[in-house]
Amino acid sequence: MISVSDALDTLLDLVSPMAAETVPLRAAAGRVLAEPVSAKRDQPPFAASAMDGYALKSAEVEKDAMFKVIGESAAGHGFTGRVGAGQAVRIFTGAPIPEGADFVVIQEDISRSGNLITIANHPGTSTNIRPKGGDFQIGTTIDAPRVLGSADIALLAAMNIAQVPVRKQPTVALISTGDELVLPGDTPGPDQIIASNTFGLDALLTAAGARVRILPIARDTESDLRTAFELAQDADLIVTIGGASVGDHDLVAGVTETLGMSRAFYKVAMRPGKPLMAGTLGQSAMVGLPGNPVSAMVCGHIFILPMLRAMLGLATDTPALLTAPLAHPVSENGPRQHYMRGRFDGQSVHVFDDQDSARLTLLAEANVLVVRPPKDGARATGERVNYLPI
Ligand SMILES: Nc1nc2c(c(=O)[nH]1)N[C@H]1C(S)=C(S)[C@@H](COP(=O)(O)OP(=O)(O)OC[C@H]3O[C@@H](n4cnc5c(N)ncnc54)[C@H](O)[C@@H]3O)O[C@H]1N2
Ligand code: MOO
Repeated sequence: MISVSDALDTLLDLVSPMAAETVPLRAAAGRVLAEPVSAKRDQPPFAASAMDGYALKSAEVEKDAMFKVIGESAAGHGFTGRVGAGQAVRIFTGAPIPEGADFVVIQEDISRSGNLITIANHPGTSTNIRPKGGDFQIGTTIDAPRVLGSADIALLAAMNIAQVPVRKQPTVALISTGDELVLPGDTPGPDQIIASNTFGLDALLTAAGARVRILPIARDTESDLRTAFELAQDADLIVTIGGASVGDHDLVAGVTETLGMSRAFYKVAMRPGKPLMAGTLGQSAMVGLPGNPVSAMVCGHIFILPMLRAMLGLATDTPALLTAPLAHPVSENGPRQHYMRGRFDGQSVHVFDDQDSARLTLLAEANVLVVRPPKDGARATGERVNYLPI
């Protein structure tokens, strides 16, 4: 059995960053920017009014001063003339500041009669002008890699970048194995259960940027499993679920061997997740997850998500674990690194009594995995433990 950190290093070596592709702006949301992009224009492209009011000369601003309104500057339609002494231009938010003006008095501070305005209240010191290029300028760069969120998409749009270079999405083929499994919505026989891991992993990996293909459930025969692997062969990453252990119907190791998999490791000193296997099969990286639902999901968090990050060209440094005091004592840990479901309530962390790796209800209730190193001693209430938010 290898350690979790050795397993992770090995898994990261099995994958490499995907090539870049160019996609239309709207399709770039949630994708990873593959190379830095630079603004093609200044924003705003001209000094612009931040308020609705009157543009005039700051030197003339004082209470009771009067001005003649000589024109209008609206967003999209600037005033082409020049503001002289004693003159003002009616202006609206987003409109270009006319030449000669360097101050906008908001309309609430003005009284108007025909073409004459008077500053009725002291307008304060803010000019109410956004300078040209005040948000960004030609050449302002968005650095890569970066997962593009909604604010980034708005910024790219403002920069007039309509085509965005992003990493291709890794394709992940999910193969569930087992005679006992049927799909959600189907009618299970008396000895059957619903395939759940497949859908949990699909949600986890899709949210992390993968393009997931769920293959038909492979029954517990070598030929069925072989067919599933054939269907999966063009995937960047093949993930099997179940059939990884030592039972008579656990066929993944045997079948992948006959298909020529170069195996990187089998079994990791962790709990849950011990019977994890990995290697390369043809052009694809392959990970065989244990079938127990919690084991499969925990391995998804600990191993598959970092692999996806590597494929997307994102940093793969192990995120620093958070720490919190225990709400109650916990007993000594065994020889495997234990990922224990628990709940952090903002003050302390409660580790659930029952850590059965078949219990999805407890995974859904958990918001943390408390990480206990191998042979970690018994811990008292208030002692700080490491945890990973999930
Ligand atoms: N004698 C031993 N028995 C077991 C060992 C061991 O070391 N010696 N390891 C145990 C551990 S730890 C795990 S984890 C499981 C892993 O077993 P497999 O990967 O072979 O998984 P299966 O036997 O196929 O299934 C286990 C369990 O999970 C259910 N399952 C499988 N796939 C799905 C799915 N897609 N959705 C929902 N549930 C699924 C399956 O019905 C079984 O109940 O082995 C232990 N045994
Ligand atoms: O280690 Mo297995 O993955 O608990 O249930």
